[in-house]
Amino acid sequence: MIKIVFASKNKGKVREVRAILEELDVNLESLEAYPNAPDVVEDGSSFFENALKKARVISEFTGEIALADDSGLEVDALNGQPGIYSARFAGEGADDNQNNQRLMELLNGVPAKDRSAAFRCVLVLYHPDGNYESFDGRWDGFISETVAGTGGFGYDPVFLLPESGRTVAQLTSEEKNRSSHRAKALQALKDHLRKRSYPAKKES
Ligand SMILES: O=c1nc[nH]c2c1ncn2[C@H]1C[C@H](O)[C@@H](COP(=O)(O)OP(=O)(O)OP(=O)(O)O)O1
Ligand SMILES: [Mg+2]
Repeated sequence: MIKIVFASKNKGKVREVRAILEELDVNLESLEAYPNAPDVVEDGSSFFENALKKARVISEFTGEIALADDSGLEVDALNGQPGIYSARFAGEGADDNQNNQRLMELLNGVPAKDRSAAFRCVLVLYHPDGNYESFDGRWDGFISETVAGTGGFGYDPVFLLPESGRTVAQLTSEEKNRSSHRAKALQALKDHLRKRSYPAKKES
């Protein structure tokens, strides 16, 4: 069984990544096991750069393999914003609700057909020897005209799936974890781990 530290402070991500990786022979530790882990400043210019930095800093701190997720929402009518700034769209320390409100305000008056958007997720798996791999996924949809649903986290209550007419926050966690940007990136990670078939180390 390999041990991987998930370098994220987002409880929603932790829940989803645990659920999706459950079937693998992986011991996924969260940062809660490392209360003194440093805060990572996300100053990269892409999802990849930020994910790489989070994974590298936590792998170097713990001496373990680390996995990081940098993700966000790209809205076409806003030229791809908020993108890498998704978590702080309504300002540093903004909560999900404030970010969603800011988005609804900026898109006020934009008709449904022009509200297309995509969730993006980039994962980096960083090894203590300095090697790393990255995986990504995207999920296309629209920004709804009203906030709806209570599931998930982040922008889920405003991300509308045209095929079902529901927001992601109106899906069950199983439904979200079958189709999301994070699920797709994690599927690529799973394929990689299986191919690489880490030796099943016998240890206590
Ligand atoms: O499935 C999702 N459903 C809804 N919203 C989502 C999703 N995935 C990412 N998002 C949003 C949340 C946050 O506004 C930003 C991620 O920011 P990002 O810096 O990657 O994560 P974070 O700061 O919450 O946790 P951490 O950096 O410790 O992993 O995109
Ligand atoms: Mg972050």
